[in-house]
Amino acid sequence: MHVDNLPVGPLAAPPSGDREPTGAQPVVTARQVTRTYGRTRALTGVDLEVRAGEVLGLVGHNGAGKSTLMRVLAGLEACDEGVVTVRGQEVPRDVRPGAAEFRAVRMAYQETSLCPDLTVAENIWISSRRCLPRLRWRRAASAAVQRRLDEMFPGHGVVPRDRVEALTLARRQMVEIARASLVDRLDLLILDEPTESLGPDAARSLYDHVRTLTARGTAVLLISHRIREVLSVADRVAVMRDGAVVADKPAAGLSEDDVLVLMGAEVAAPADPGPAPAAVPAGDRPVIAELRAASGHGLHDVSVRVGAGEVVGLAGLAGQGQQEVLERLWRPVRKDTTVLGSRAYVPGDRQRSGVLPLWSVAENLIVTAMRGLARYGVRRRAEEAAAVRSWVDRLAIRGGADAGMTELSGGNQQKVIVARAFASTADLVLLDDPFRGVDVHTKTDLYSLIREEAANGRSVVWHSSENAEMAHCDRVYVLRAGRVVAELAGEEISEERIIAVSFAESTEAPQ
Ligand SMILES: Nc1ncnc2c1ncn2[C@@H]1O[C@H](COP(=O)(O)OP(=O)(O)OP(=O)(O)O)[C@@H](O)[C@H]1O
Repeated sequence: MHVDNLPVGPLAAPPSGDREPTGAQPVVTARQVTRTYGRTRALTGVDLEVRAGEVLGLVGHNGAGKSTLMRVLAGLEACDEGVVTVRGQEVPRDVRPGAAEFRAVRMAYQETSLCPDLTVAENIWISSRRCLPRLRWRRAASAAVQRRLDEMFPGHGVVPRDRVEALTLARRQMVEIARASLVDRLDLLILDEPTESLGPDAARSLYDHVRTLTARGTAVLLISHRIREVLSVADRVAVMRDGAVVADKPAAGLSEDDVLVLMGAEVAAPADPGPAPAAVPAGDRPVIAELRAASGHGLHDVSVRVGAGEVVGLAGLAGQGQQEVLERLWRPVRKDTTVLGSRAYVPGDRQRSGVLPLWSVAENLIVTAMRGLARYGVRRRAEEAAAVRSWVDRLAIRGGADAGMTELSGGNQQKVIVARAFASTADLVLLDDPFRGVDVHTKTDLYSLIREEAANGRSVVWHSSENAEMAHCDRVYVLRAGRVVAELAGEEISEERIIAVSFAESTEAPQ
């Protein structure tokens, strides 16, 4: 069956005679599955069943083994022990990636799997060529991805001939998800943290589409650290801890706290932002960074001021100029920007500009602090090692200091990049949505870390796509279409207020 020949809607629907009866047949199962990498036991004996037509939510801390399990269930990696079955058939352990048994199991990855140098259509051809014609494949791939993106993410703004490299993170994520679902038969769609880089509208559209898929009998496995989101979408929730599934329950009747406790929380409400920071009047702080009436590159007359020891938030819908403000503060080359002191930057796109993939965790972590720790220009290895140890412990970076950076789970890589910025002596730390993919408990620790660092005099400018996080800031600028549309301080900062201001006078929701 060719993608090109299919009507817009049911591109990935199983042929009607081939549909799963509604009776929730298992599509994929894992029994006592183990997987070890060197000394790391990533999976320690997993039992899991994914049934036709359901959304199964999978939650667990960073490094719990979720992505590893997904790679095994999608046939991308063999397990060491245990049994995987697909549609009731046991799959031999030596099957190669992409084997026929797993063709109807597709995965949208947490770190997008797209080739940056190729266009969107070319990427689609690579991963979905089995259901595209060989002749005029470029046109067919373009049409297929365009249709799928239109269905999944109305107003997505992606053009099939765009090079992936030139797309925003959100758009790359959309293409990644569309890519995964472009196949002639889809029994199981695995979504690994699909909404971490998407705006709220795109996330809503995605979940609408998920419902359409499950109504046709496709199973969807959703991994996310956004527990509320999982509970609102999933029929069932499985909880992973230390490489095993420790709970598997219907989502109905579970609360966010229940799930956090199942994940191993010691406290029932770790997402509580804690007491609102004391709003020190902005005028009382010496200004260490300032943007004055900045225009150009998507900004219109934007003024932003950062005081010493202040945590300043940049909020609003995604892509409204927050990254441009951070960029100006990071590279203050224009006359409209003043920054006193040194800076550190946590980029939003860790794969593109955060992770040094050939280096170890220790090297990635210490690279910016190294100079400050050196004496007379000579590196002090013992001090560096002590600093690395303390950050690895403090942020519970699973994998340890000597691991290669790419051996870490996504959330643990993110923790290293955040630690890198705070381990430095920078006076101003710029954070671009820094906690993407980080589990709830670590996030809570990181919020405290930001407040502690500010109390010690460090300034932070923090863009977050999660409005609730802005409650940890002293002041928040809300941006819309490259303009500051509100400045909130102290008690005025609330999720509701930010949302109201973000949407006021505008119903547009750029991705
Ligand atoms: N290729 C690899 N080489 C070595 N260790 C690995 C590899 N892939 C995963 N691991 C280790 O296996 C464990 C589980 O990682 P996995 O990525 O499955 O976790 P996760 O639950 O998906 O985490 P996150 O929420 O951060 O994405 C981690 O300790 C990780 O460091």
